Amino acid sequence: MSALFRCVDIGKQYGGLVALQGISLSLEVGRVHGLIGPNGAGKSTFIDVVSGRTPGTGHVYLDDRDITRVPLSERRRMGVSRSFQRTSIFPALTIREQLDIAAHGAGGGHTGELTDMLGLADVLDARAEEVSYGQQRLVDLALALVGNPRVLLLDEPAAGLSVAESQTLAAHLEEVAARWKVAVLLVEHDMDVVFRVCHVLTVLASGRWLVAGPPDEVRSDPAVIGAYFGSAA
Ligand SMILES: Nc1ncnc2c1ncn2[C@@H]1O[C@H](COP(=O)(O)OP(=O)(O)OP(=O)(O)O)[C@@H](O)[C@H]1O
Repeated sequence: MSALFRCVDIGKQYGGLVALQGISLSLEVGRVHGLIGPNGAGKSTFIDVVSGRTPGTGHVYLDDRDITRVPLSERRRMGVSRSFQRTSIFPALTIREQLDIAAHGAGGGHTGELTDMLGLADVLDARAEEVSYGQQRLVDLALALVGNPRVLLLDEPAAGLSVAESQTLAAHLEEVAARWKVAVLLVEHDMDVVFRVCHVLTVLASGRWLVAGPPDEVRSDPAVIGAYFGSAA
């Protein structure tokens, strides 16, 4: 399968701090690529750089087209979408209003099928602050999916969810990738979600590439165990 979204030699420095160095990975249609690593490994920074939110070094390709210099808003219209670690919804607006705003920013798109799939149809006219936190995170996912993106960059979508809510989210992610043919990058600390939905993992530690491969191989890699528990790597 050929890569839809390729990130090559991505780097980022904040003053004297090397937050990311030489990170490359590719996303394929219908597949979920997990990006994991301990706190401060550079995972959010990676999404910030490759989504166009933060300047960095390296190259980003969509369909083999170099989009490194394409601004964030234009990347969104080209089908590269992202979510944030903290919910980015507006508490006082209804969910329908927020989806309409997102649809405008994404260059249009129907939201009906999306809200049906995510089980949000019944709460469309509720203000975001009136629905549960789990539903708010699903609204975040819905906002990122408006306009049928081809590439979805998710920053800890399961953060703060209960076990049951995380399972619901994981099921939705599997469906989004498989049925909607989206290439997904998933940054996530919840390993139940990671190992359930990811086809391949890349592990970072202190801004460096540590290992990549199928989840079962990565799980037992001594360098990964060391990075998480501090005994090696
Ligand atoms: N705006 C910034 N200015 C300065 N340093 C930053 C900034 N954003 C991130 N960093 C630093 O860059 C490094 C990588 O941070 P980043 O948030 O990307 O890690 P992360 O892997 O997403 O961590 P977490 O799992 O805790 O969310 C950290 O040392 C962090 O303190």
